[in-house]
Amino acid sequence: MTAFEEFGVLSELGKAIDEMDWTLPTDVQAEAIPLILGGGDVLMAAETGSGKTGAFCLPILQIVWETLKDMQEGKTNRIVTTTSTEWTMSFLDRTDALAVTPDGLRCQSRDPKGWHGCRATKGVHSKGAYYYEATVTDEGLCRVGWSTQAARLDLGTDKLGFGYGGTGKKSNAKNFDDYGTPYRMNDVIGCFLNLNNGEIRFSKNGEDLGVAFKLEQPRRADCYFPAVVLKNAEMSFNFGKSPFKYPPSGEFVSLYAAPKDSTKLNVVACSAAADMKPVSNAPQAIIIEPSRELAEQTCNQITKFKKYLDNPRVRELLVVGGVNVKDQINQLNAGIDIVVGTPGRLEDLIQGGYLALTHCRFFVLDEADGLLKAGYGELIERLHRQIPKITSDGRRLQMVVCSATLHAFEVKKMAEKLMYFPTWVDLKGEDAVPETVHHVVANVDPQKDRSWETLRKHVQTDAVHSNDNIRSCNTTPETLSEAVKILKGEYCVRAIREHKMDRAIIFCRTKLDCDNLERYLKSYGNEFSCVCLHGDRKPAERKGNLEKFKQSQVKYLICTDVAARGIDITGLPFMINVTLPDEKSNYVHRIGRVGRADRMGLAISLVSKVPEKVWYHGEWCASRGRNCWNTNLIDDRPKGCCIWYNEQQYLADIEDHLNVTIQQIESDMKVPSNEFDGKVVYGQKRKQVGTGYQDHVSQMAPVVKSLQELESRAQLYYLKVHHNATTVA
Ligand SMILES: Nc1ncnc2c1ncn2[C@@H]1O[C@H](COP(=O)(O)OP(=O)(O)OP(=O)(O)O)[C@@H](O)[C@H]1O
Repeated sequence: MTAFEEFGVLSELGKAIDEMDWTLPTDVQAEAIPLILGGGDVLMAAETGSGKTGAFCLPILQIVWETLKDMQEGKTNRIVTTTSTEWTMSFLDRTDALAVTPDGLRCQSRDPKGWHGCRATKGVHSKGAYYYEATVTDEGLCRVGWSTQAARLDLGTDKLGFGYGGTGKKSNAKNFDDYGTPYRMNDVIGCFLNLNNGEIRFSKNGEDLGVAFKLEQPRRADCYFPAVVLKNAEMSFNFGKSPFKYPPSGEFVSLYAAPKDSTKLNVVACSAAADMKPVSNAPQAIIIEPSRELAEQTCNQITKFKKYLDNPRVRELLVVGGVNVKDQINQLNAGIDIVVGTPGRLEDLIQGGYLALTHCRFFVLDEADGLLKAGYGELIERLHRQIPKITSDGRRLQMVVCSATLHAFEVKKMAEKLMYFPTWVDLKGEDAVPETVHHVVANVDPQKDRSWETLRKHVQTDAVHSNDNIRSCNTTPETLSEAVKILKGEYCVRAIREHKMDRAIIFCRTKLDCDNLERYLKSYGNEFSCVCLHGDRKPAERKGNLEKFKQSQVKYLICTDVAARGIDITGLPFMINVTLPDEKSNYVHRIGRVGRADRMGLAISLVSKVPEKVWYHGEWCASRGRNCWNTNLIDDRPKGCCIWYNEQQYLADIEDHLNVTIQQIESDMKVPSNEFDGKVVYGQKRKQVGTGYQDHVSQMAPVVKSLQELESRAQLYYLKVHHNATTVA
């Protein structure tokens, strides 16, 4: 049995994991896998490179496969058979935190903070007068009554729901008016609906409380369902199958006695029942990733994991932009179980009706804070709203949210809104840099280092200062800013040479900076072979370039923040930040491209001592930066496309956020001797260094022996005292 199997992972998955040389689960995997297998919502905040992808892909793959197996073996669910014929509370038309007993006649919600509701499997319409009873079976807050199919499950908070609450109030459209008397444990509430005259009334323990609501004429044609909403409470129901405690008089009959032509099925219950059969374009899991590259990487990981999962096969699909949508639609129609994609294309396919959410039971947001910061919050909520909260086989929709930097206000707000009692798997309690990442800062000070004045060959700059009077002898902010750009190109080359970097990922701030650096490095010929990855490159080129770098066909990958998150390159030893990101969490993600899976990595950030003027094309820039030469500042009139970038401030923010002082190195790029130096080879696993003592065992032996003697004396003393005490007694 592999270590993963001990955590409940299927042996078929264990075998594939073993072949990938994953002998032990990482800490985050050990915590998260059982939680997800157990059905919980999970927020996973663990360092970069700690194996979060496996932590959610493995359990999801397992549950998806088990569900497919159940379907294949024809294991249908009891829930479905009861919904269409019996009068019960619905297992499907309810909010996720409300439980319904298997007979459908008792509802319970144990959430002390929120109201959770449910409707019956059938309703009545047209004519007739109907009655059912609801009994409070546990203390808490209850509201019971009638609502239409379109009403909110939170009974009484819209025009289509009519409730009577335990506090002695009737409620409709959020109007809570005094009615009857408060009710509590063991009280029996009679619910009357008279469609002949449009009256709704209630009784308490047989005592008629009078008319509560008079339905407006147009509302009388609606179909009404018994409905309840609970807050940390429990109620049982009798629709007339058993004798009533307080039988109604006059024209009222039990719901069981309602004529067939006056009853309707709850469409939520029956559509879900019909949905039990697999639908080809309705996956069980949707995983959202912030970039195409990351989506592809996650999808590939699923493909590797499922190698031995057979009969039935699990079908995964990558859904990203920039790829022919027709192929994706064809694959969806052919049948799909897990979809991994980027937000835009996913939503296009869903809104176009090509991808159905009816069977989705896992909704995963990888790099969740990045998705929210990129403005996808509303899209995520829109998708979440469309996914049924209870799956067709009666299980809850599970949400998994993860990132190395999950401690953002937006994430917490979203989790509160969309997730159900999520468990935090949070091994450090704050955004942290793995111990395997050695990160240092090299200051770029054009006032101290004047080499830029005499350089014959240097990197082409971004032309922000093309209209400024730049002269080597002056020290205007513009000249120093231009000097920083030139020096950064030099320092980048120096860092590569000093550390003999044969593989590195190099982050620049803009696409233009990437292109300029690529040209500069290539000007050295084979010494600095490199490729670029940024948003202006065509998808096929992006994919090809990343592959070339992964396969070590080129030494350097120059990229914008599009590659900051998640990209996993085995044993990558080095990374350089040509410019610090203004978003502090992106620093953690960028440097986290090295030091992954327990291998050591060095990250060098070039940080300007003086402000640097840089491009900043916002939505006001008509061309969004293409051939834009508006070097005015964004605060100028007319508004421009430049800002002064203060890297010293960003450095301070990052240090503050991480609560560390980042080690500084000189412009020679040498990393001073410290605990890292000499003991590690970047890109390789850290050697297990011992304590450094020679003959450690023999030195410790006498101490261990005397400890053993003391322990034995203590035990004998205890036995003696204990024996004496029991003899006296
Ligand atoms: N249990 C394990 N044993 C050995 N290697 C592992 C294990 N789990 C994951 N890895 C490897 O560790 C690397 C990092 O994993 P992964 O990409 O899932 O990290 P992550 O936590 O998602 O990082 P990021 O926050 O940067 O996205 C991958 O190369 C993966 O194959």
